Amino acid sequence: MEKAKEVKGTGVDTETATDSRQLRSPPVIRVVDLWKIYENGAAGSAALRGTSLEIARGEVLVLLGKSGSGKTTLLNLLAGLDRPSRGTIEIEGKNLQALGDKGCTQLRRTRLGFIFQFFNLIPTLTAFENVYLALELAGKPSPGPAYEALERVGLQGKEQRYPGELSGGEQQRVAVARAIVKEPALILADEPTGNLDTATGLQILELLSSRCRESGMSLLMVTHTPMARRFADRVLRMVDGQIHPEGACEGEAD
Ligand SMILES: Nc1ncnc2c1ncn2[C@@H]1O[C@H](COP(=O)(O)OP(=O)(O)OP(=O)(O)O)[C@@H](O)[C@H]1O
Repeated sequence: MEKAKEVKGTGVDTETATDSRQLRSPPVIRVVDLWKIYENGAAGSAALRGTSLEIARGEVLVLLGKSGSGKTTLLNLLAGLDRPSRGTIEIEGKNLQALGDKGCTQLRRTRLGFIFQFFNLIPTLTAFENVYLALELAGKPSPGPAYEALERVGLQGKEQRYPGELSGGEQQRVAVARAIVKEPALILADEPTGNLDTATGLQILELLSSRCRESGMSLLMVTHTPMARRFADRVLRMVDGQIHPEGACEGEAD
């Protein structure tokens, strides 16, 4: 990327930003010099090695990288599920480390959405109840938005089905509805198409990226799926615990 095209301090490419408001508002997430050294890991090896990243409001970001490069470690730290060895994470200007466990849980329930490879729906709850639970945990218990979110992902008429009565693609649609219903600042998606066939995976990527853009939610999606690039504002690559713009890592492939 030519320097002139990048707005200083945002990491946002002016040619690909979907909305000029992205360039003015403060970043949804700011990560500075993040390190993670697992205590039980191999001596001298770090899973993250000085990673820095900013994500603008409404930006759709795809993070590619070989197995073991540190992608899941990064997502876990951003979600507040694990603590970095060094460095800072700010979500909407709030320093995650300063929040403590209770504060992190609250932030996770209200400002973050999650989508996983294996959907992670609660099997004993219906599609509606899975989505409603997210609202309840976010402190906004109201059935209307849960029904609306299911409709927006194309599941009207299937609200009372249990996950076991839905196809893989439909289960991932429920997971998308569950993530978007509380209108979080940021959705973290870990291999959201990893358990779906190509056509269904494409539909989910289209759905997820369009819902995020529509509602101004940011999306950080870790994937091995090259087709995810076409839905991204920015594509990054994790190499040995460091993030680089795609194209800066000659010879790297998944
Ligand atoms: N709990 C842990 N304890 C010790 N080492 C770990 C732990 N979790 C991950 N690692 C190590 O940290 C490095 C990064 O792992 P991570 O799971 O973040 O990679 P990844 O890019 O998400 O891989 P994949 O694409 O296979 O999921 C690897 O060397 C891994 O073995």
